[in-house]
Amino acid sequence: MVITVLITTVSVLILVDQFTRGYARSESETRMKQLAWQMQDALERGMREREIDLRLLVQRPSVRAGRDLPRVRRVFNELQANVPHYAWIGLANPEGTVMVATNGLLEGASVAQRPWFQEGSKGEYAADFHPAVLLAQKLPPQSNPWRFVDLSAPVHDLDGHYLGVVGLHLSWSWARDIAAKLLDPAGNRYDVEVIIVRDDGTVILGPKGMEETKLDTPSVRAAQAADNGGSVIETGPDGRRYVSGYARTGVKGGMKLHWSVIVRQPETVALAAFRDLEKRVIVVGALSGVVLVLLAILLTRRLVGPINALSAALELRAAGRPDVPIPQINSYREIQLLSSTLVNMVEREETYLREVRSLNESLEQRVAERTSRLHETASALQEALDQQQANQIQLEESAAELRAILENAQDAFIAADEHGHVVEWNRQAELLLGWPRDQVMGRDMAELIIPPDMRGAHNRGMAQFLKDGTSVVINNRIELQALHHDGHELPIEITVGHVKRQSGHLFIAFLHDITERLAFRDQMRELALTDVLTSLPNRRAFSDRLPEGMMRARRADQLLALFFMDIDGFKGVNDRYGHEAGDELLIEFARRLQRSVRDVDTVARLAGDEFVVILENLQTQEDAVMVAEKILVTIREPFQLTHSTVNISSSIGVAVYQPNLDGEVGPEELLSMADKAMYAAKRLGKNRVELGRAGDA
Ligand SMILES: Nc1nc2c(ncn2[C@@H]2O[C@H](COP(=O)(O)OP(=O)(O)OP(=O)(O)O)[C@@H](O)[C@H]2O)c(=O)[nH]1
Repeated sequence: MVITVLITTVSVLILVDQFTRGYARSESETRMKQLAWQMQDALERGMREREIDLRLLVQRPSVRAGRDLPRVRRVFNELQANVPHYAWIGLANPEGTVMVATNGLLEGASVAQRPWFQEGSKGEYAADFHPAVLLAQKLPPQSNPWRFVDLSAPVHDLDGHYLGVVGLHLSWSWARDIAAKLLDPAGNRYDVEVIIVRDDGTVILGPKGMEETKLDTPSVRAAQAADNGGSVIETGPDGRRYVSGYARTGVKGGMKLHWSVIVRQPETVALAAFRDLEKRVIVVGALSGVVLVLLAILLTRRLVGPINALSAALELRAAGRPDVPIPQINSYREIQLLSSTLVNMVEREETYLREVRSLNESLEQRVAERTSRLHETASALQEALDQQQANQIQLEESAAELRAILENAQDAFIAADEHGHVVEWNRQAELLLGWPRDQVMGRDMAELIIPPDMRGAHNRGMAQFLKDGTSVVINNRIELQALHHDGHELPIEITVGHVKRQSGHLFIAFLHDITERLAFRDQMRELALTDVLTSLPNRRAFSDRLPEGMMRARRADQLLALFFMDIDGFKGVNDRYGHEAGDELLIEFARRLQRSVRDVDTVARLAGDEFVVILENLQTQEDAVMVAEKILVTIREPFQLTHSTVNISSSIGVAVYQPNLDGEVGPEELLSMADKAMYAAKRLGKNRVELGRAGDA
């Protein structure tokens, strides 16, 4: 509390000091600024009066008449008597010779080279502060050296002829008087100085020693630059700090000479009054501080004493002395309230502690019971957890084994959930279908591997199964076309299984490529229908093709002819040239037959030397007979075999199927008809064609 009082007192003192110092400074600046303005105003007013004097002078008829020089001199002397600051008034003729002047001074002398004369001949002119050696010698000596400001103007006689120049030499004591009057009211007790500076920086009025030296201070620069006056705090060339007010003459017109007017006061003097006040404030502040600190100490003792007694009692109790009573203090209301509250609190706490202690005892017993029960439950739980962990490990191992088996299975393995999304895809599936596992997981299986034209059927089948559990695919081995990653289709055999899980249906499929198997099957089928010796279709193939051809003939309403042929005397070839030559002949015979008919026609070997030919798209029976005759001619050509040349002939029985006439005739009947016709040909001498008739069948 004491420190707070001290800090507050010092802070207030600093604040008051700062405020007072600022106030004193700004007061002083205002004062200097006003004095500078007053000085500037007085100078401008004085100069204006001198200009009026000059104007009146050059208008005076006595001056303009010019002839009565003593009279003119009297006029000049009168003016000088009225304004003693005029050191000299004179009139120079156009050649620059002084014709008349106050007290006859310089009369007859030449002023032709003087600026006041040269400039004054052209119009009103003011020459700035300057010494005048010639005139100074003629004037009585004075404490300050003679310095002047000149005013001049041309004079014209009453007829308007140029008469010469009137010059006024104003002594600088004029400005000194103005400055002295300005500072006079205070008797200049405050070290205030007036400085006038010409535009070239020369001090033309100022303290002793400064005049006619150059001065370049912030206030001079500010006065030269500013239209209005102002004030600054600056360091003078003598190193002292000054409060300076400044103003400038001739800014608003009227006065021709521009001077910077500086009025300054040492800062120490300006702030002297403030220093006194500051001292007083510090003394009063310090005394108040001491009083306040004493008061604070007293108050603190009174406030803190009872609190200390209370806290000592509390500390003893906290250190294990519950017998120490809380004192009841009645010194002031707040502490009385605090101590009685503490007494109540301590009593309540003791009661509470007693209750807690007894509760604790019963609780401890219950906790012991519960703990032992908890131990039992925990060990049972631990056992169950161990068991579950063992099961889990077993399950994970089984899953890993299963995954390894599936991964290394010969077949591709794919599993999908009930939404058809892929959930398993083994290595073989990658190889078979070209999709890497990580690109298919979670994707629609149907889109990946089922060709677009079969997807509809697949989706319908799935929906059906999920609805009523029926399916033609599940648990059956079926052959399908599957879609490869690169877009081509491949035949596969697939076995689809289904597992009903808690998390939904799971469809599993094993599939493998059956391209080779199908090729083999086609080859077998082809072999079963082909005659091994001649590579012609065999009897089985023929028995398929004849009904097909008859059906086409019916549809197109065209004729079909069936030739039944047998090589005449084939047995003799075998006997004479050997079985191999017989085989060779059969092969060549077959080739000639094939070459004799069109591609759409069928040549087949039924057995031994028996061949059949099916001719389709015929117009007339005669066409058929013509083809048969042509074949006979071809056959009669000698056969060049490896070791011999053989000449043979053939007998052909022709049966023609005319759909519109023989609608009821079947393949067997047609064959039988041709067979019979062939035997007829044999009977009739072989090497000929015989046309069968419907009735012969
Ligand atoms: N080389 C050979 N001979 C066969 C083959 N199949 C049957 N033969 C023989 O062909 C002969 C058929 O004789 P046939 O048609 O009965 O007698 P053929 O001498 O032709 O008398 P015609 O038919 O009345 O002129 C038999 O001797 C069969 O053993 C065969 O694949 N190769």
